[in-house]
Amino acid sequence: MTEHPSPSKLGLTDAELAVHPTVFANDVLKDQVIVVSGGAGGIGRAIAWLFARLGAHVAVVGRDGSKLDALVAQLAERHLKASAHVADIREPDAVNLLFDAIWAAQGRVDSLVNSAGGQFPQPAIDFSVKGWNAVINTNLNGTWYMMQAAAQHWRNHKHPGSIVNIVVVTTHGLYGIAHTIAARSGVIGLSRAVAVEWAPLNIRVNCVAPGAIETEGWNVYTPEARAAYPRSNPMMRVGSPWEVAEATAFLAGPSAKFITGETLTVDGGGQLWGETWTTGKPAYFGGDDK
Ligand SMILES: CCCCCCC/C=C/C(=O)SCCNC(=O)CCNC(=O)[C@H](O)C(C)(C)COP(=O)(O)OP(=O)(O)OC[C@H]1O[C@@H](n2cnc3c(N)ncnc32)[C@H](O)[C@@H]1OP(=O)(O)O
Ligand SMILES: NC(=O)C1=CN([C@@H]2O[C@H](COP(=O)(O)OP(=O)(O)OC[C@H]3O[C@@H](n4cnc5c(N)ncnc54)[C@H](OP(=O)(O)O)[C@@H]3O)[C@@H](O)[C@H]2O)C=CC1
Repeated sequence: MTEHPSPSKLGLTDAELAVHPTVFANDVLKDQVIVVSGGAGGIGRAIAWLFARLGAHVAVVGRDGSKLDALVAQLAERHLKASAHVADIREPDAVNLLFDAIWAAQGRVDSLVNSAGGQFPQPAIDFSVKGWNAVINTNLNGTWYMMQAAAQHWRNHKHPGSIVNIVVVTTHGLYGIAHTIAARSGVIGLSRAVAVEWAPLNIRVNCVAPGAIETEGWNVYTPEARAAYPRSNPMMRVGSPWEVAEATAFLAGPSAKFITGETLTVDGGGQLWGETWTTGKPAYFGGDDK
């Protein structure tokens, strides 16, 4: 994967997340257990911090155990509850074992947040089969394996649950990321379908669609593309992972107990006005790129 590291840090540090003001009351998620895939990434990390600060035990999931362990250590330093779980969401057997392990250790799971995901910017006409499959497997299949395993465990334990899938805004052509638009449209459709099927099991399923949210994940975009992201919405700024975390807490927790099958867009109004060019603005559209 091509990386374009930023000379300055992208997103929020653990020290900032530990003290960031929140609109939520302390202990609103007291004693709950929340599984966060991609929990050591930019948005997932903010979700982990917020949910832990609200009283939950957060089980953070990813492929890189050292990143997860470092996050859990930071949370533990502030007397917040968390555990690290290495799993590739693209492996259904590993995903089932993950939920077995969390249920065995914690005795319950209340919510699942699927924040693991990503893509690379490339014109769709040039996608390789391997690149296409990498994005579909991660964002659609991996998310589904997590959703299904969570629901099966809730059904077996006769326990209510809620799922929040972090997706992408799919309502307009986000140039250069057609593979992810395909995968995330699938996740949104799937979420609406199982919101109905799983309502009898007392399981709610919702999505959060972020706009341009500054995180380390942005290293896959060029500095020029990143510099233009504030123009993707009428607020003329990028979003913070904390803003996505608070939207996620709203949907995951009791504040949204009558909401299911919904997608909450957190993009500063980008669906109404703005331009997003992940691979540069082509001359055809008035830009410099040939
Ligand atoms: C209004 C909204 C504005 C929004 C703007 C931005 C929108 C979204 C932003 C974000 O989501 S940022 C945060 C998300 N994080 C990431 O995207 C992280 C970076 N991405 C990835 O890690 C990958 O894309 C992945 C698919 C998630 C990784 O999967 P995997 O580890 O299996 O992939 P790789 O082994 O790296 O690659 C597999 C395969 O894919 C092709 N490929 C990968 N990178 C590129 C690239 N830069 N260009 C072209 N093709 C690429 C390639 O075929 C790879 O195979 P090999 O060639 O390496 O054999
Ligand atoms: N930042 C943004 O502007 C936007 C982000 N989004 C979406 O929000 C979600 C979170 O984004 P963000 O936090 O910025 O991205 P990051 O790249 O910072 O974090 C993504 C995390 O997903 C984990 N991950 C990726 N693949 C797998 C896998 N196969 N199995 C397990 N874990 C995996 C990675 O952890 P590890 O390497 O340890 O596996 C990584 O920590 C993503 O789906 C992203 O596409 C949507 C719109 C905009």
